[in-house]
Amino acid sequence: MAISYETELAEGWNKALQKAKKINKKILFSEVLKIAPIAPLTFYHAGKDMYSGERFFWQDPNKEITIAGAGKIEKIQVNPDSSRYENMENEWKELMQDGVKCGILDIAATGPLLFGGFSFDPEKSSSALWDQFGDNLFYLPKYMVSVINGETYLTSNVICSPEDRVDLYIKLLHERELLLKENWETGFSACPEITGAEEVEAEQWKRAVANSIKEIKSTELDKVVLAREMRLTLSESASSEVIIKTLMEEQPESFIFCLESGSDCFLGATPERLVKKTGNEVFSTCLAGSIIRGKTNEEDAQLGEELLTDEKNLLEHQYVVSMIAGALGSICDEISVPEKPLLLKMRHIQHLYTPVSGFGKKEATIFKMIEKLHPTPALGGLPKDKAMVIIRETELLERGFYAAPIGWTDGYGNGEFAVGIRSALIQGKNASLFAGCGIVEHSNPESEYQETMIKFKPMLSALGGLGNE
Ligand SMILES: C=C(O[C@@H]1C=C(C(=O)O)C=C[C@H]1O)C(=O)O
Ligand SMILES: [Mg+2]
Repeated sequence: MAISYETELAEGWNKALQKAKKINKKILFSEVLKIAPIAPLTFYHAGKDMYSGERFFWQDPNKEITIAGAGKIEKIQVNPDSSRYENMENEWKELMQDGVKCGILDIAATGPLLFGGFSFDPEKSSSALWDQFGDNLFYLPKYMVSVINGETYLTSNVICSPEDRVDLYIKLLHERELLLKENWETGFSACPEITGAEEVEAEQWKRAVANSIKEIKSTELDKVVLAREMRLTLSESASSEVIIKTLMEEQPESFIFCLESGSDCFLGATPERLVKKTGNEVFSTCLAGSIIRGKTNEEDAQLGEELLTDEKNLLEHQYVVSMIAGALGSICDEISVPEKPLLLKMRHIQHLYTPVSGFGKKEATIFKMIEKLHPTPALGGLPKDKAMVIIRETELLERGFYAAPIGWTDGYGNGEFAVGIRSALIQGKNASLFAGCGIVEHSNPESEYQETMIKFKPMLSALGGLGNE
């Protein structure tokens, strides 16, 4: 595809170079174009040769925003401590300071954008499993395709140095033309086979659940979410684009996310929004309480009805609603919380679901909201600090980015973060799948174990491990 608007780009680029020279400092130059439709996944795939290890992908369940990034011009990682959200926000502001933009402005999820995530718990010492990700990791992409309400945009970002020359601009034009030329259908390959599956210490996990139930009965602990890992071996290295494609087909009600880092890739299909900010409108999702899908419509409706009236699941859910309502209430002027949960149904599972919305106060940035919300009792527990200690001490896995905020924020202050559940860390021929459950007073270790089995299914299926289930 030929790129038009070259004159505008050249003018914008010149303006940025002049500014960089004038203030004698590197600055960010960003251009946004409206382009002919290209599927973001095709674009993601096109970046494989040049930008493997530094790509990302995102799609929300309403398909309002799909983004794919290829190449990074900046990678931001801050210290793993309780100030990590604030520090990340400050780094982001600094990066955008004095920046020059050209082309189309004011469209959410276009222009300079940060994509990435935080680990579940900055206090958990990190093992080798997550060493490519660290405690937090965000990219400012070099090239990004965003499909926003059906319109396709291409963002190109460059850091301009006072000493740069115009040849760089020619290189940029050439590179992005290559990325947009891609026709992926021809290069489609199937998923490798699963040759081994190991449930890491399943019996010990059940014992930990039993211990937590006792603790809930005898102390002020109300809820704790305990997770476990399934380790798969694959016949060949899995390619993230094929997994993403399958997740998009099989899990259309979920957020599809993928973040590459070096040779590793964290991806999944999560139904759980942590927070979305559009202007000053704020949305969050309370999701907790689970049951399987029925084989017939009738059985499915019956199971849904059972979930909506089951006291154990309603309590598990209510803890999340109270906490999220409180946290958002402290940073929003008005919030609206439905009285009763609804059902959210995915291919393998149905959940209790309460959407919460509000209007953020002026100072409530998306990073502040993440800080207030994470971890909700859907992934941590209640009271939060006590649950975190139990998770840290008893879980046999390192959660890393699992169950933690993953998403994007743009230069206009919009953004959306989901929690990275129904997810896997892919490392060449190895994949670690994660699943957890909210443990409350009336939990039963065996049924919670079965619940984690269902929660492994979206990723197992995307990796070809479930047949047609
Ligand atoms: C922790 C997970 O899911 C969470 C736990 C749920 C539950 O216990 O009912 C439901 C939705 C999620 O908030 C997971 O999928 O790994
Ligand atoms: Mg549950």
